[in-house]
Amino acid sequence: MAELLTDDQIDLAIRDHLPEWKVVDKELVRSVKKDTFLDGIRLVATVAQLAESMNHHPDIDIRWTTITFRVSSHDAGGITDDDLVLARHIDTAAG
Ligand SMILES: C[C@H](O)[C@H](O)[C@H]1CNC2=NC(N)=NC(=O)C2=N1
Repeated sequence: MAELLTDDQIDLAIRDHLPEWKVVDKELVRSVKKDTFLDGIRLVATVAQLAESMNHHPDIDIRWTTITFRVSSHDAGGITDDDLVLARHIDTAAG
């Protein structure tokens, strides 16, 4: 199981690599606004494939054209490197 990151490590990672994300209740959170509902669903499908390949899965909230991703390491009870990697993949998929 990946090690929990410190608040400073997380803040630096967000500052340097994940500016679209914020920390809420020990989770990385980002919302993505797409042009259409189906564009959002396609994004969810792409992220689902990535998550399955990593065996590391985000919580996903779908509200019309806004998709919100919440990423944390449930087994570790907080944010680990696995979450930073998944967040970067989500950013790439989101365009
Ligand atoms: C058994 C399975 O490998 C684990 O439950 C995986 C599945 N996907 C996961 N996803 C996330 N975000 N955190 C986990 O701890 C986790 N654990």
